[in-house]
Amino acid sequence: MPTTSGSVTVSAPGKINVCFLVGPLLPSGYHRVASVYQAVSLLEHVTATATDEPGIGLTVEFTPGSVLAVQARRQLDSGVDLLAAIPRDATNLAARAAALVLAASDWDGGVRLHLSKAVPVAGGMGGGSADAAAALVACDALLGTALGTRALARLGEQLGADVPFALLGGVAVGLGTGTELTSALAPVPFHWVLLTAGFGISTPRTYAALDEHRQAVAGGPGPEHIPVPAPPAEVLHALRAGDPHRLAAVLRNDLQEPALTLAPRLRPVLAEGLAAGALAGIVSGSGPTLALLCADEDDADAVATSLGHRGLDAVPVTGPVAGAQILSRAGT
Ligand SMILES: C[C@](O)(CO)[C@H](O)COP(=O)(O)OP(=O)(O)OC[C@H]1O[C@@H](n2ccc(N)nc2=O)[C@H](O)[C@@H]1O
Ligand SMILES: Nc1ncnc2c1ncn2[C@@H]1O[C@H](COP(=O)(O)OP(=O)(O)OP(=O)(O)O)[C@@H](O)[C@H]1O
Repeated sequence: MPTTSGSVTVSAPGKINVCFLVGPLLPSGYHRVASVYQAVSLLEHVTATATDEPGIGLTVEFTPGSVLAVQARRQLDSGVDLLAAIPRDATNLAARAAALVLAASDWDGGVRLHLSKAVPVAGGMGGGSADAAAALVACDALLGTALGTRALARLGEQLGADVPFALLGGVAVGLGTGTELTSALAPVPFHWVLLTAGFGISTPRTYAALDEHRQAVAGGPGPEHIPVPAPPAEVLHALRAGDPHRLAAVLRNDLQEPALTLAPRLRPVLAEGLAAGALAGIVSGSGPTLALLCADEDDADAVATSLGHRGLDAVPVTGPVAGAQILSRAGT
């Protein structure tokens, strides 16, 4: 039975890829990858409310107090509206998610979504994917479709490569295009400092820069002929052991060099992060957010404070955290 009133609020996490290996370019334009995802404590919130009018409405804010809200206010002062970069129409990933659940329901009204965003926009942390995951779970609960985790993950795959992981959370290996997930053990929290940039990088552009580089390497195999990657066992061992020093030694992201080539101003920032006392640093996904791995919580706080004093937007986070979670229901 569809619910005709009420609302459901769901959180979903941003992610970093502690290991991201990019394999062959496929005819679809996607790449086969081996990803080790970790969900971190920077959360998106989506509230879905049933409406009598059909269709999907959408409003967006940056979560008050989040680094995203602080950056947005600063940029607004210089005439740049970060919030305007987020589509409000049917192309928003959360709206597309809601449309998929609505189509599977027998509710003939609509849904209004409110997004409260804390994950950097086009930051390489899967913020839009987290919105999509949260919207899938919220609409499923609101409309009584009871699709179940596997069916929701299949819908998520249609929306983006990172969406199934935002549903699952924790730590997981992602194969195929990143959507074939297997949870991995990481019983002890890791402490990171995120350095968020005030700009975004397009994910397809970063992949294309990697392919162009591979194409240009004389005698190299070319992007279509790169071997299919597998995640290194040492990464999974370090996660299972809860050992940040071991993990620091094996962080790897094949999209890092392309992202740093597209945004060279990140190179000195990464060096500054390391000099501030992080064990290691990596570009998150397709960038430009940088993730600095620290030895423990105290070190992460000290690194974040030190980098903050130098004018960088530094946020301590922990991971792994849970995937999409229902936080509250009202009137359902
Ligand atoms: C960089 C990562 O964030 C790492 O987790 C993901 O691979 C990208 O995930 P995403 O943004 O959810 O990706 P999608 O929205 O599905 O795809 C955006 C674009 O990224 C490229 N893409 C994405 C995933 C993949 N395995 N190969 C790709 O080449 C394609 O050009 C695609 O058109
Ligand atoms: N809900 C959404 N939030 C943010 N951007 C969205 C959303 N829906 C669609 N978009 C579009 O998608 C683009 C990428 O957004 P997103 O914040 O998900 O990037 P990302 O975190 O770098 O992605 P990924 O790490 O998954 O590659 C934005 O520039 C915007 O045009």
